[in-house]
Amino acid sequence: MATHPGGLTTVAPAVRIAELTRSYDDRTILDSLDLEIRAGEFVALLGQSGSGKSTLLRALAGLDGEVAGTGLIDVPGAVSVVFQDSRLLPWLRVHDNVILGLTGPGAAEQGRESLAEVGLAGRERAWPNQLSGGEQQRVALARSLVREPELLLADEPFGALDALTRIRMHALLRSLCDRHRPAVLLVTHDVDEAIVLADRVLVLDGGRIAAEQLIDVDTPRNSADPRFAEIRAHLLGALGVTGEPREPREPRERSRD
Ligand SMILES: Nc1ncnc2c1ncn2[C@@H]1O[C@H](COP(=O)(O)OP(=O)(O)OP(=O)(O)O)[C@@H](O)[C@H]1O
Repeated sequence: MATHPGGLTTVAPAVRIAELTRSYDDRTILDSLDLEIRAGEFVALLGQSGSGKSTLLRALAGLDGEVAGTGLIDVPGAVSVVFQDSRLLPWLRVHDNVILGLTGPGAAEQGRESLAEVGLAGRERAWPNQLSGGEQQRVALARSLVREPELLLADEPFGALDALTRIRMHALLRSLCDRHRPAVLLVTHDVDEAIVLADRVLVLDGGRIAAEQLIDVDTPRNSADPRFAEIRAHLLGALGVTGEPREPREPRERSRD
């Protein structure tokens, strides 16, 4: 057991990254980065464009075999990934996309249950191109969670959706995560999305976790809540956008409220 900076008691982390470095050509993108995510914890990752968010996510997903780098990545369990586009196979029906690669006699039923969980009961035999963008992302979530991953990685999963669909998807993702309890790392550009969904928000800058914010806003989270607005201003400041100016700091120092 260990004590989290915010005072939470933690069990062994589901994810441990230590001194992770990744470079493209001579450019260092991730620079001796350290990060732990607890089992069942929902972490959102913000950072300016090009700061290396997707590079970190790909490293965790084991999808960066060609990239030069060093460091430790310890994820003991299964990992699932959801991207901005659903990446469904167009020649497979929705249900077959969900259970692709699953074995065992219960797979078909698990696939049906998983589709029902994301609100798509009855659409099992549809083809991906017969679904809306939001429905396709629901299938992608079903496909990820049917595997009961220890770690769910999500790279801008709602980035291509309209504002109303995004709000519905936020509620769906949060309820799915409350039920399945994977550790989550959500990459997003949307500060409000991060505050609505996450237990903790990180800001990636200079190749490291430059700021860390526990989200102590009452649920259901409302952007009109003064604490919500305070955290938003702090995160925007950490991103160098507006609000609080970024304070000069040593690269390894983290801001903690
Ligand atoms: N395959 C590659 N070859 C060379 N450089 C790359 C490659 N992939 C990414 N980069 C560079 O690494 C840096 C980090 O990219 P990455 O996609 O991780 O950033 P990001 O924070 O996810 O950006 P965005 O928010 O714009 O999606 C960028 O400068 C990018 O140009």
